[in-house]
Amino acid sequence: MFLVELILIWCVIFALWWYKRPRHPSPPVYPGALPVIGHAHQFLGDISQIWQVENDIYHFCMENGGLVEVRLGPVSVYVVSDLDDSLTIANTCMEKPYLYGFGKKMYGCGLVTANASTWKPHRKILNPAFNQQILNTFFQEYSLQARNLVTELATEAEKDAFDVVPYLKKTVIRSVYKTMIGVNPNDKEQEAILKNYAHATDTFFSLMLERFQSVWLHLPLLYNMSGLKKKQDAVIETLKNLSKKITTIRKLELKQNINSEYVKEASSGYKSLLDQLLDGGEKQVFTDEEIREHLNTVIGAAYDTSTMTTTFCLILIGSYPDVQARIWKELQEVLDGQERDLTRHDLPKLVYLEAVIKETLRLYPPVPRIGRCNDSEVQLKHYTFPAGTTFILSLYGMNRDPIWGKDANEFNPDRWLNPGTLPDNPNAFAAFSIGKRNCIGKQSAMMSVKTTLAYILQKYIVTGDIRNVQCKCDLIHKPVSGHYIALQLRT
Ligand code: HEM
Repeated sequence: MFLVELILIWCVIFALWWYKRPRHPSPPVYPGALPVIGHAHQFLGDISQIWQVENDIYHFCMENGGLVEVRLGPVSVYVVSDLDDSLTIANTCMEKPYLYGFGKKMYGCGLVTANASTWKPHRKILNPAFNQQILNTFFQEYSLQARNLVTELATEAEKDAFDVVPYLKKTVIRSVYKTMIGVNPNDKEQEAILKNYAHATDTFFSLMLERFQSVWLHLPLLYNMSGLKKKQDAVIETLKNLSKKITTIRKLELKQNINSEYVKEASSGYKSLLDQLLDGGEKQVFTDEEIREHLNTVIGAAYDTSTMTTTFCLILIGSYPDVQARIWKELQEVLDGQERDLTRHDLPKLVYLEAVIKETLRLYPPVPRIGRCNDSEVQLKHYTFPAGTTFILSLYGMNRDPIWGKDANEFNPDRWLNPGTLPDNPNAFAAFSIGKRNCIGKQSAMMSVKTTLAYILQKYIVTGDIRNVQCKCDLIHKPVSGHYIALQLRT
């Protein structure tokens, strides 16, 4: 009897403690969570439907203090768009959540998927490879590929709207391949490698998306038994063999001190990323495997992002004739009214074009969110999170934060022309991510996109209508394939 009373008293004390226990406040939960599965059911369907859900979550987050909870089955993830909390997370939670692990077998120690302890020293070594001096030597390549693109686009001029993405993809992969790997894609063998490489990269991305959508395949046990793994392994094998072939050829050339024709032709000081990493074999700091993982990562990170930025820019420019007229006027002023090739020194003078690219990236960031994880407790403005929390930083939401003003959702390139009208928080422009683990290739991306647009807009008048564009988002935010722009030759 005494024992029962003791248990009852203990239960009452426990219930009182449970009710009165100090609790951290918890963020609002995105509406529509069901018992057990949470919001998982909302992520079924095709990828344009999923983008609609994501978009709703980002807007809900912005309207509810910039931090909300989303439940994927039993796991809670926290979506963040508050600018201060985002920066705290970006700089203190340096690990990537398990979803990035889906690309680990392919990209390994590459910067996007590397663990924090590997990332730090590797990023330090790689930073100088992307400095302005090196990038200046890449301009010649961007310009050559843009000229080729303008010629190829002639077949579409004076016709109905067409899908510009395949043209841009080809241009981007060629310039990324040349500047990062340095071999000459005009060589027939290299051309074949390039084609296979681009195809395998596309396939790998779509297989990663398939795994993301098939929640049961997140479990390694089920994934390892699946047909998807077999397909993914085969693509990984292809990509690894291709990059092995490329590095072996280049290593041999460097050993024999043979500079390929292409490198001889290139502007003085030109050194591809691969050459910088191999460094003549004498001071090579990375293993061959690590070099391949870095190359594959950089190419994967540059490929779709640059293509989609240029695509959205063209659609927006085609939708706003006044914006296009101002770009044309600026081009005429900078090029002294001549139809001549651009030089590297012309680029900084294209101030309005740069404003248009930034405004496009603000409203249509190709990477609308990134993931982070913490390995120790993290204190944000209103909430504390234990180690092992998954955060999704909504770059999309940060780019449209109310700090941008009443017209945050409007396309207004002019806002970039006057520093006084820009938000005083630099993290409000997050298209290239924020904090220490931001995009290493942002300057090269801006340079290549600007060069490509300048060449196209010198030659063609673009028409489009952004209101007709339906978007989707796999790893990258993009228009659902379609015929969104038409070209007319300038006379
Ligand atoms: C407009 C085009 C681009 C956009 C919008 C973009 C955006 C981003 C974003 C948001 C991240 C953070 C990813 C994450 O944390 O999960 C990132 C990382 C990265 N980007 Fe870019 N990127 C672009 C072009 C490029 C280019 C051209 C290169 C290389 C030439 C590149 C190389 C990388 C690498 C290596 C990382 C990983 C950085 C690290 O973790 O240290 N990106 N990029």
